[in-house]
Amino acid sequence: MNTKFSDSIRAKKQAGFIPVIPDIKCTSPKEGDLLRGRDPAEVAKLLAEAGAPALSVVTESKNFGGSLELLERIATSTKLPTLRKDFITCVDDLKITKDCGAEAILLICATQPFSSLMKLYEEALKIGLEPLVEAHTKEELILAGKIGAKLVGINNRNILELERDDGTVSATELLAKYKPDDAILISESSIQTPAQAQAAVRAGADAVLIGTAIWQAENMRECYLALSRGMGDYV
Ligand SMILES: O=P(O)(O)OC[C@@H](O)[C@@H](O)c1c[nH]c2ccccc12
Repeated sequence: MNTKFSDSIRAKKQAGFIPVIPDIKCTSPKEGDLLRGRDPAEVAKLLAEAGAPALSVVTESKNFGGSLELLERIATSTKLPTLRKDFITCVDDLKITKDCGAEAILLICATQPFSSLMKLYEEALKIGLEPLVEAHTKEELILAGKIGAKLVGINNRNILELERDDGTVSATELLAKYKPDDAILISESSIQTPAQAQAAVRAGADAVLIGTAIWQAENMRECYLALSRGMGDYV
C-alpha cells in the first residue's frame, strides 16, 4: 500500500522543503489547454522524480479535461499517494475513486449542504480514503472544523466560478487562522512563484497545491524544484 497522503506531506515538510503537490490538470477554464501535446502521466512521473510528495489529479472532464482513466493510470504508475479532484457529491463516487487506486479525495464545502458533506466525509474514511476538505471562506473553514477534517484546503480562487476569478495567496493569509487546530493546511490555486509559496507557508499552510504555474513553466522540473525550495526567481 502507498504511504498516506498526509504522512507524505508531513515527511516532506520535516525534510525542510515546502511540500508542493502538483495538480495534474489538462485544461484550465481560465487559461485553456495546459497539456500542449504532453502526456499528463509522463508529466506526473517527471514531477514525482523531482520530489513531489503526492499528486493531485483533476478528473472532471467538461471544464478541466480530466478522466478516471487518467487517475487510474497515474495512481497505478507512480508510488505516490494520489488525490482525486472533482466535484464529488455522491457516495458511489468514493468507491470508484478507491478502485482507481487513489489515496485521497477532495470534498468541496461550497458544492453541497453540510449533511451531505458529513456523510461523504465519514464514508470516505470508512473505505480508507483520506478526505481533503476544501474551503474558500471563514464560514467554510469553521464547517471543516465541525466535520472533524484533518486535511483542509484553502482555495485561493472561487471554485463556484470555475476558478476564472483572480485569486491570490492573500486569501490564505486572511483565512489560515480559522483552520481547525490540528489539521494539515494546504493552500490551493493561484500560486505562481516561490515567494508566493513561501508566503502561504508563512501564513500557516503546511503545503501548497500548484497546477497552472508548473504547466506553463518552460522547464517544469526546475520550476518544481524552485517552488519546493521556496526560493529562486523562477516564474
Ligand atoms: O492551477 P492553479 O491555479 O495552481 O490551481 C490548482 C488547483 O488548486 C485548482 O485546479 C483546483 C482547486 N480546487 C479544485 C476543484 C476542482 C478542480 C480544480 C481545482
